[in-house]
Amino acid sequence: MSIREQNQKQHDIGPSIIDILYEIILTRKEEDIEGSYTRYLFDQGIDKICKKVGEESAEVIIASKNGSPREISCEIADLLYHLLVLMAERKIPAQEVYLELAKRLNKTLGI
Ligand SMILES: N=c1c2ncn([C@@H]3O[C@H](COP(=O)(O)OP(=O)(O)OP(=O)(O)O)[C@@H](O)[C@H]3O)c2ncn1[C@@H]1O[C@H](COP(=O)(O)O)[C@@H](O)[C@H]1O
Repeated sequence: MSIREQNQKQHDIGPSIIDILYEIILTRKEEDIEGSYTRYLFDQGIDKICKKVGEESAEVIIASKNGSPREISCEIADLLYHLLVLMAERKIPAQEVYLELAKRLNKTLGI
């Protein structure tokens, strides 16, 4: 099955999962929830969050060269999560990133 067909099949758990996860991350920023890893990252601050983004990026690269598709997907999920924590820490609305992607897409489509 092609990646496009797999995406179509799994449409129910599509990009909206990013919005849901981002909402949870924003909630963690406001509330002190015991045992929350997200909260731990916010408490540690921007340097720690940037370090995690760097580490997770490196893990995506390593998995991409040697790992199975499943391992690569897991590392990408880790990276996306940490990028969302970074966005929340720097107060970047998800819409701003979507808008930037849409602008670029529009250029490609000639809109
Ligand atoms: N998607 C994630 C997610 N992806 C990765 N991680 C955590 O990221 C960490 C990365 O693992 P590492 O081994 O690199 O780091 P570590 O050694 O555990 O920690 P460090 O000391 O290096 O910071 C793991 O502890 C993972 O649990 C995540 N933690 C939380 N989420 C989501 O965030 C939601 C809120 O989570 P909590 O804040 O924990 O309630 C959860 O429901 C999940 O949906």
